Amino acid sequence: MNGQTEAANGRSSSPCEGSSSSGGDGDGQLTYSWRDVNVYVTRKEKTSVRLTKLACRSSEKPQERRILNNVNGVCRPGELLAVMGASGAGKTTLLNVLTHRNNDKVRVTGDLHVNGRPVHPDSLTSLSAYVQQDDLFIGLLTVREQLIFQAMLRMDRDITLEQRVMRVEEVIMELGLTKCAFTKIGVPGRIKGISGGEMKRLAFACEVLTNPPLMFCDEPTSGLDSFMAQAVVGVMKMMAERGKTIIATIHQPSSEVYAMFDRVLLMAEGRVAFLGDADAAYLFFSRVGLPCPPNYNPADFFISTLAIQPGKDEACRAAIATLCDEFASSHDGQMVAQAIEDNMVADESGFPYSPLEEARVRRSPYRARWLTQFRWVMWRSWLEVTREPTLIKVRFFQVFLIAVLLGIIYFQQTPSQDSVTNINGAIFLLLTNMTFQNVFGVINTFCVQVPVFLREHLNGMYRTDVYFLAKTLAELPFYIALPFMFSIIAYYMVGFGGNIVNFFTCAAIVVLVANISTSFGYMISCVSRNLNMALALAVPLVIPLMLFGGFFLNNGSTPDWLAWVRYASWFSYGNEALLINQWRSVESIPASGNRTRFPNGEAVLRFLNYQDGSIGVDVCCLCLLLILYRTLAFLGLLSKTFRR
Ligand SMILES: Nc1ncnc2c1ncn2[C@@H]1O[C@H](COP(=O)(O)OP(=O)(O)OP(=O)(O)O)[C@@H](O)[C@H]1O
Repeated sequence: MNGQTEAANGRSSSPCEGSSSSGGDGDGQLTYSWRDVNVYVTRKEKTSVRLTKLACRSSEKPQERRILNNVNGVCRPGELLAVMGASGAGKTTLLNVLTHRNNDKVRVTGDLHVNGRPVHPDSLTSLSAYVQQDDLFIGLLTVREQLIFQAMLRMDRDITLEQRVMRVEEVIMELGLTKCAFTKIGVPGRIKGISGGEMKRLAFACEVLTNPPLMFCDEPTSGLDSFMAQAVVGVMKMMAERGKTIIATIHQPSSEVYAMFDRVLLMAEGRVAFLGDADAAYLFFSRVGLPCPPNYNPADFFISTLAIQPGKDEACRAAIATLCDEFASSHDGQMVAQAIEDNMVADESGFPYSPLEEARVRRSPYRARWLTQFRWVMWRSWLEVTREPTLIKVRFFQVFLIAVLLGIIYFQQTPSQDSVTNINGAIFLLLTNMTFQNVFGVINTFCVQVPVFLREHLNGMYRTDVYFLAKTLAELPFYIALPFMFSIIAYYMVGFGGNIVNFFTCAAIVVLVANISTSFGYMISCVSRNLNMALALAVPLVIPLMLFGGFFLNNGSTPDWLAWVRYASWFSYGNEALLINQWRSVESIPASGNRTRFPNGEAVLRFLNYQDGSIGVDVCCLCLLLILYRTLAFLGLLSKTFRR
């Protein structure tokens, strides 16, 4: 492998150095090359078709647009490669291709090779780290907790707990996070946390932690002051000097930061305008008649030269095309082509290729064992649930308030001909309230957490089943306590009567319904693209289930062709079970004047077509629905994790 610097062989006393921290082998040095990378997006273009002299019909025809155009490049161990260009030049798109991330909506062609072998996405995950432009965190954790969580799940199994904690402290110091180590990260609009700059450094710290042999950074310095930007690039430079391969997009580096880059890749209009040593870029631009003025920030000069100026679009595009062609045929361009060619052939005898091979053979991109993953994801999920005391109080207060309101409206119903409708109404309201409260509660919180899950999962931190199970278990105490509290207040205020067994049966059914609604909320969140879509889907999906629950439509008058909806409706089973629990043991209902419509509880059940029902069967069906909706939610989440 060329490009391996002296420093590349240097060792440090860091727990990650010299051990398999991220890539399976701390000594792993990787050359990454890409050739003829093209990215196409499909968009619908409106075209008007003339039908008659007067009439036109517009149709939408899908058109492909190329946003990366035969991009070539290479980055070797010990190099810090800065990808630069004006906004929209294609830097992020290139990084997404190189990391196999966020490519769902585009078509990608081209060859990607690591150490002479085609890149495999799982191997790449195992060997690399990617600092993405948008910072996604669970805002209730402190900076230190976030790093500990990352260290526990991303470092190799043979690294001890002490070494992990030591590495966390080291990274906190290196990136100037000591001051905010015990500050919560923050949730926009709810919890004031660390500053934007600190957030950026934290994102970087999470990736640096494992000391990966290959690192991608998308705008790691955006939002940082010049001192901190220099510090972050300094850490990248230090990592490169230890033999790591670092590829970073940088928007507007200062002259000092530019001087720290080993090599630069200048992009324009989705093409490569230059790739080579940072100093050689001056010479190339001078040679093509575009010398950088003295005392001018070279990065500013290159970016402004490669930008499309408003009003001069065509001229700029033509100049950029000429420049890119000149580079491709230049000496620097030929050197890049040769380096790529060299990296297309695996060097069996040369530098060991074990990290990639190991990752491929192992087939599992996860560093930690299943139980370790579960322990730490559970730890974080529990912190998430309990860290917001105000929110917990609000949730309890909300449940208390609605239960009391229901109790006041239906206060102390004594069995009579008139109270039958009231009691049945109160029972149905129990179910409706539990449903809407939980479906919307889950959607509002879970949809925001899904992007964090996806990023961490794709980083190879934990499996989907671990996340789903830990989340379910951490929240379970609340989804039992809240509906139970609701049942106690509503049951005794409304005066449903019966004995303690009736009460516990009612509470158990309400708890079950609350958990089915939660599962349904998870399912909607998992199949939706975002929060808005999930909220829009929830009402039209819940209402039919509610309509066939037996309150608005008599059980016996459901049209045959819609009968199946009842089988998927927890309202139906919950309502039947609660009504049987309520009326089964009522032996007589006092007459109202000389009107005796319902002489006893059996008559009420007969009227509602529930005379043949059984609580046991209903509870079993509710349990099956709980399993069904949880499983569908899990499958929905799993489908989100498949990458092309
Ligand atoms: N999925 C997509 N659909 C349509 N157009 C896209 C898509 N992804 C990227 N583009 C377009 O491709 C071009 C390059 O985008 P990209 O985000 O890679 O630019 P960039 O150089 O990273 O810009 P910035 O510095 O502003 O982040 C832009 O014109 C962008 O609008």
